[in-house]
Amino acid sequence: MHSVSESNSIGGIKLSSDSNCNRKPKVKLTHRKLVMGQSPAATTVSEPKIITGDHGYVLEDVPHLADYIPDLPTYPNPLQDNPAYTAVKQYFVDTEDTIAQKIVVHANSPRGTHFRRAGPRQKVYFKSDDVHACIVTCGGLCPGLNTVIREIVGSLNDMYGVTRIEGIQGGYRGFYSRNTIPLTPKVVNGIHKQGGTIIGTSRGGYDNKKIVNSIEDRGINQVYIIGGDGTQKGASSIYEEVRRRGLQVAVVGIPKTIDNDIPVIDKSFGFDTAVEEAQRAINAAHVESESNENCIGLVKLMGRNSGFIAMYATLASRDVDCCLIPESPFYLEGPGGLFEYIEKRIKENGHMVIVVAEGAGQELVAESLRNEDGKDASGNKLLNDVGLWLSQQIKDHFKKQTEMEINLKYIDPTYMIRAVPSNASDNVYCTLLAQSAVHGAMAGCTGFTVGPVHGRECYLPFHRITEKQNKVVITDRMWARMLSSTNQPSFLNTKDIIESILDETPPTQLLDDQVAGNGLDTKSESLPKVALGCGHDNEGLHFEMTSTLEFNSTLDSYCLVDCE
Ligand SMILES: Nc1ncnc2c1ncn2[C@@H]1O[C@H](COP(=O)(O)OP(=O)(O)OP(=O)(O)O)[C@@H](O)[C@H]1O
Ligand SMILES: O=P(O)(O)OC[C@H]1O[C@](O)(CO)[C@@H](O)[C@@H]1O
Ligand SMILES: [Mg+2]
Repeated sequence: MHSVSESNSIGGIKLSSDSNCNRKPKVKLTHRKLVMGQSPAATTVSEPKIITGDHGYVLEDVPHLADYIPDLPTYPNPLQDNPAYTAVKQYFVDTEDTIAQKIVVHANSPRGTHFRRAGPRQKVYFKSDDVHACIVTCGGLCPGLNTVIREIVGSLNDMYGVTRIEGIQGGYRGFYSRNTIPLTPKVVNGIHKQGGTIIGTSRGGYDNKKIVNSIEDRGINQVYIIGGDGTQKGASSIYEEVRRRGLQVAVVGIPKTIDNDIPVIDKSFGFDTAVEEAQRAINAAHVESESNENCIGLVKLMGRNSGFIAMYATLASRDVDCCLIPESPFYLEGPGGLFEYIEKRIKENGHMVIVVAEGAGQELVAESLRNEDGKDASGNKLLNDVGLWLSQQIKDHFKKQTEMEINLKYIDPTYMIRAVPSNASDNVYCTLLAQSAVHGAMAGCTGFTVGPVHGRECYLPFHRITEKQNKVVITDRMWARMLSSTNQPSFLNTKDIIESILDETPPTQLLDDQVAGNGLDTKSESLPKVALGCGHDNEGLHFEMTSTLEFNSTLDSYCLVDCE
């Protein structure tokens, strides 16, 4: 646990002065190293900052430059003189403000895990003239990258009067292999209306030592790193190396993923835009399938390990008859399989629309194609094209096994969706992310990423967003809503259900005293009913299956009982 030095309280708990970003100025420093003897042990990963309080209150705080550099001076926040903010009643965030990770609680629930609320602090740890910031974008494209770049530059410049901001070109490798691009408000003015990233991106090329050498050599003291899970892992290691060297450099991550697979935060930027853009492809598939006899419109959407785009695009469209995602295994042949459902749907309606996420059914594809496992430059598994494969399987099946002649139109809009500029709501979201990131860095916070938790911007320690991936929980209500909107078979069997329940943490059952990892309460002998899925019987009547999950202490495992 983090030690408590100067007292300050938060929710009745004593906090260290490091946490409140309000230290008294003592020595003037801009970019300094630790003096000999003060250097922390050269460990690869620093200790998480956990602060506990009454009634099970836990604050998972983010690191601060003052944690490892003593006697850092502070300055009044220049925002206090900014005419735009003078009318705001309480513009600076109260240092006691924290945000609860879980908001569904019971009367006797412990207060649980909290994160530090993002926003401007009264004192800052950088003098505006001394700031030398850089921005880098890594990983795949995502709508909103340019908006985040624009808003970081805007926030640094307009709010804090920072003028030295550079773009690192082409992702992580750009730190040590390319020249930088000066980023001024003029340069970034209209870029939020363009897709892509004006500074370029890449996979691979991560070299921790070379990157930190470049940061040090260039005299950079604020690093804004925009990217997905891989990027944030890299950012975390950059922070560790910066800390090990004792540099006064704030390392800030801004989570980016079109797949929405970053945990803890409400959603990632670009996701709304992707869902909206996916509607155009689904509409096209619907128009094609409606206008042609026995026609199937098949649309492939992105989603390597998480099927959020497919699920939300399906829910939004209402024209989709079947949505296949990585989290929900499916099968083709036999009763309850995809072919049977397609046949039924075509007989009923004369057409159908299928949405498949790129990571769905990968085991099936690999089995039939017997491909070697490939990896991209970042080490991500290369996927087989499930869309093409599924198109072929459907065509073959109907040609060989049935009297029915079908017509299949395959649409792959994946890169088109990723390349568009962000929509209005994502633009606002990107603005909040960028402003929060800048406020955090100016306040001396480091080794953190930003994002909304229950609608409030928070500072999150890197490990909280890199330790697991956000996935669609197929035993959750959202997936059930999706199933009931398409009427597709759930393709589930009891084993899948139990495995999924034990793997995932159903949000409504999430309380802090439960077993880590599966959300099940070992103290409770029985749990509420769980939905096993729904479907249609031979007469077309809708049915739902539920069961009670009980802990069997003899078997030391959970069992489904009273299946209805
Ligand atoms: N574990 C890791 N440690 C350090 N760097 C990493 C790690 N994983 C990935 N990286 C680096 O982060 C960058 C981006 O990683 P990656 O290509 O996996 O994209 P991502 O950030 O996960 O985004 P996307 O959502 O597009 O997959 C690459 O330069 C890669 O080398
Ligand atoms: O072809 P690329 O650029 O490696 O990107 C593809 C991957 O990027 C993502 O869009 C994530 O950024 C995945 O959905 C997809 O699998
Ligand atoms: Mg990734």
